[in-house]
Amino acid sequence: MTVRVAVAGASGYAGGETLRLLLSHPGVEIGAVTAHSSAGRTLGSVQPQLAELADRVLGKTSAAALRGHDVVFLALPHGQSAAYARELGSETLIVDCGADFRLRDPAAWERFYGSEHAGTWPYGLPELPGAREELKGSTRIAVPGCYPTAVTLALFPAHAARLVEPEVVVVAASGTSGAGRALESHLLGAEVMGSMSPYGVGGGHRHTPELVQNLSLVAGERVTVSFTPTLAPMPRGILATCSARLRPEALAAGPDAVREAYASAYADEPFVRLLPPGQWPSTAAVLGSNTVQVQIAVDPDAGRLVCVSAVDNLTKGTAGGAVQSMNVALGLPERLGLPMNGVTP
Ligand SMILES: NC(=O)C1=CN([C@@H]2O[C@H](COP(=O)(O)OP(=O)(O)OC[C@H]3O[C@@H](n4cnc5c(N)ncnc54)[C@H](OP(=O)(O)O)[C@@H]3O)[C@@H](O)[C@H]2O)C=CC1
Ligand SMILES: CC(=O)N[C@@H](CCC(=O)OP(=O)(O)O)C(=O)O
Repeated sequence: MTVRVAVAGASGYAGGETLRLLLSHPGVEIGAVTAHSSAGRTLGSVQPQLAELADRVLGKTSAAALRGHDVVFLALPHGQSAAYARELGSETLIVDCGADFRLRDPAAWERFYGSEHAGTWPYGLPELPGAREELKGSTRIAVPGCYPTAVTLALFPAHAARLVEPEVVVVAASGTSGAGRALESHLLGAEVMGSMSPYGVGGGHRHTPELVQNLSLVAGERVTVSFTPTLAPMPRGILATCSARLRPEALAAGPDAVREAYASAYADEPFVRLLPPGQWPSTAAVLGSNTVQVQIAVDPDAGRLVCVSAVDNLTKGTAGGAVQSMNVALGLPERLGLPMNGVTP
């Protein structure tokens, strides 16, 4: 089976990474590639890494250009997806890399995004309990945010097994590509390289409600999340450090019982690698791959579980998660087109 795929937002970081992965996917034929201000330019002039598509000319993103494909990936700024989704029938699988359809709670959407809620689609994190069943056969997929992918996979086994209290603290560092291509290059050079700084501090980041949603669903109770993102001087990667107080019985059971909960949650997951004890995740090790590295430690003095994860924000954190979810939705082998090995050094 070959599916014909269109990518809207092909000139951006998420769209470019989606194309890179799709070019290695044996079940895919690439149809329309569209953009906004770059329409009319060749793909090679804006995505020089995509040698196989260098001569393709970017079309203007429109429903007409996207119609007639089996699958459409939307890698557009927030708020742009709903209009295209309305115009594409349910025979087309739409995989939205943006945030528009991730949240279930309209009030949370309005508070953090400041616009009307467009709706909720099946959530493209196949590793979450029940997610594969929901994604299979679906024609709409909301790809998670990059931080929520990293943090949810670091923490959910602990909540699912009720090892920790429902109050989580997360500090995560992201490479600058997380901000999209629009980030001014002079800011990148002068203010980001050679420095690290937080943003969205104090519960203000829009991924906070997504994290609360994911962890609360798994925990079966409301989980609060104190989330502090930081910008790191590197192009790609997220390193998320998460901690929560262990419930007394989990603390008494000891670190081996905690590790067992993670080992069993991830035993059959192709893209999540629980590292051997003592080895810690690094962004370099997952660069360009769809793999998530996870490690945990029990801090007995603080009574806390510390969970660390690393993902490539553009691969598992966006485009890889999108392609993985497409595979699940279409009933294809889940690993198709998805690298498991990184490119370090
Ligand atoms: N970067 C990341 O790590 C992640 C990104 N995402 C999501 O993916 C989506 C794309 O992000 P990213 O690739 O980083 O962003 P970029 O800024 O790199 O790319 C944005 C893309 O959208 C196009 N575009 C801009 N304005 C419009 C418009 N008004 N109508 C239609 N198309 C438009 C741009 O076209 P042109 O360049 O031709 O103007 C470009 O192709 C966003 O929703 C983002 O939140 C999700 C997870 C992680
Ligand atoms: C470093 C950086 O700026 N990262 C982005 C998150 C990127 C992401 O996941 O995007 P969406 O939720 O927008 O799809 C941010 O903090 O806004």
